[in-house]
Amino acid sequence: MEPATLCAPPIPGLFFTPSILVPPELADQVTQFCLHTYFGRPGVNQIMLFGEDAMPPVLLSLLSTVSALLAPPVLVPSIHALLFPLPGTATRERQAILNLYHPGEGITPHVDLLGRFGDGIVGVSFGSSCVMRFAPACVGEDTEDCVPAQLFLPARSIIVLSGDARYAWTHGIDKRTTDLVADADVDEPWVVERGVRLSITFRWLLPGADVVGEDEDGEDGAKRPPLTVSTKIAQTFT
Ligand SMILES: O=C(O)CCC(=O)C(=O)O
Ligand SMILES: [Fe+2]
Repeated sequence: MEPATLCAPPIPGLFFTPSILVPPELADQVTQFCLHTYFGRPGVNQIMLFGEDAMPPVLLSLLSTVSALLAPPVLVPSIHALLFPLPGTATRERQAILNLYHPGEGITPHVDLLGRFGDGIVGVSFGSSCVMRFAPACVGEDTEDCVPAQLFLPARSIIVLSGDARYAWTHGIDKRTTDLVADADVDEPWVVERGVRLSITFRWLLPGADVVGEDEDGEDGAKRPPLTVSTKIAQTFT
């Protein structure tokens, strides 16, 4: 197993600062609320919320906390504005996708659906770390500057995918119970056990994308086929 790095690989549009973490109290509130509210039934491992009106206060407060944590100069102003437009100026509806992983589970490498989601994706890890694997989306692009990479995402860390990182690279999580991590300052890589991880990813819905159709190609990690839904409500893939 190739060790993952603690710092972001040089993929244009990928922003990740390992020291920037959601405060522990808020992370606990988000995790407890989501586990109890959305993941109480056995077998449910993915939830989508369409529009900020469908998001509970704790997720809205997560959004504003993440916006503050990533405020320039952490993110360049244009990327921060893409993810967190001023109130009343958003041109698209936001979706939150919540994924629950037990140790040994992962998500198939994918590019988030091009026809469904816009540019600017922000994901937060809760409860456990994992390693996210990145690879060029098109074969043949695996050149010297374009090598697959593995990034260690600690619990409470925040990752942003935009531009190439969103469109030209796949991201996925290997199905493993442990991850191997390396630090340039430390000789030996070390093993990190995975626990139960909740991820919350915010994306922009393209027009018409709040309707999840039966033709869904299962891109969202191909975890479960979705139900057909037409309303902006919390949806479980059961
Ligand atoms: O769990 C994660 O951090 C990734 C989730 C993801 O890539 C997705 O739902 O499209
Ligand atoms: Fe994704």
